[in-house]
Amino acid sequence: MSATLIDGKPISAAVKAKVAAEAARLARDHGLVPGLAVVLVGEDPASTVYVRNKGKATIEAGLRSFEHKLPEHTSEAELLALIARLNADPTVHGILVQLPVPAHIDSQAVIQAISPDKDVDGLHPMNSGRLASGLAALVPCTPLGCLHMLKTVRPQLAGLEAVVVGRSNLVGKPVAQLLLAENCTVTIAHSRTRDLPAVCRRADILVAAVGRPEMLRGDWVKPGAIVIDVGINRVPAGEGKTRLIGDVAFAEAAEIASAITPVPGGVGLMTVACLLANTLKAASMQAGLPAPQI
Ligand SMILES: Nc1nc2c(c(=O)[nH]1)N[C@@H](CN(C=O)c1ccc(C(=O)N[C@@H](CCC(=O)O)C(=O)O)cc1)CN2
Repeated sequence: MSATLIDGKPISAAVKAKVAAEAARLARDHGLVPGLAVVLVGEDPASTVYVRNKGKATIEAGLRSFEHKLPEHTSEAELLALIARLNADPTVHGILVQLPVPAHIDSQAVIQAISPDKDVDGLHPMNSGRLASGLAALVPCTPLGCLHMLKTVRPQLAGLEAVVVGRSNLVGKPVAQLLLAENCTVTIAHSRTRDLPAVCRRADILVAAVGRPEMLRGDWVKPGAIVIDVGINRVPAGEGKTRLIGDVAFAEAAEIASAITPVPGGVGLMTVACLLANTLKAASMQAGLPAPQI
């Protein structure tokens, strides 16, 4: 491997440490303890782990954690009623509903029920619209993490050609907006893109967020490119075991790229760290205080 490894462990640890220091300052100077409510509907094993990790990280950073675990058969009306209560609760500054929600619940209705000021996932149309308009917004956590990791190896991104493979509201679209705001030339590619390998080969920055194991091959990578792999795919590893792999064929791409994120241990770790930073930002804004720079 010739590429620099963009290791999520120390980078996410540094973000969490800054959040903890800012949280201590907020408590000391303003008597404010940011609170994060995480709502899980059902018992999806991966979601259960993510929610547990979010609660643990929230407490470790000195923030207040509220976990709401609802049964799979919870109706949309019951979930919306809980969100209305959390919107009105002054001790709750951030609200996140773990995705995906069960099929009988309309995820857009849920996202749009969350007060935009408390939308620490940055998914409410008010926040996505503000991001697209270049206004201050709560920005989705994984895209924030991608940008943070990129900047550890390349602080100035202006003028670079960026290709984002994937167009989800959670990752593809917001990461493209963040790169555009950094003055990159941005292409969003997707399943209908013609000659995807050739489009990827144009990229100085290649962001993979398609959810398909090792779909992006080494020969899709421009020599010297920076590769950010957002994919988290659980695949069989023999003897009934599973392992996590990304959307990029790591060993191949690492021979061609100048820097690359691993899976696991890359962008995924930044998602939780940036969620804490967003909660701190939301609490500060709700209290009329300047948003801390993390
Ligand atoms: N409301 C939301 N739902 C979901 C989001 C989100 O940002 N908001 N993102 C994903 C899941 N996710 C957070 O919720 C998440 C995914 C992965 C990780 C992570 O730490 N990954 C580790 C590996 C963990 C493992 O062993 O499974 C890594 O990449 O090293 C954290 C959070 C979908 N839902």
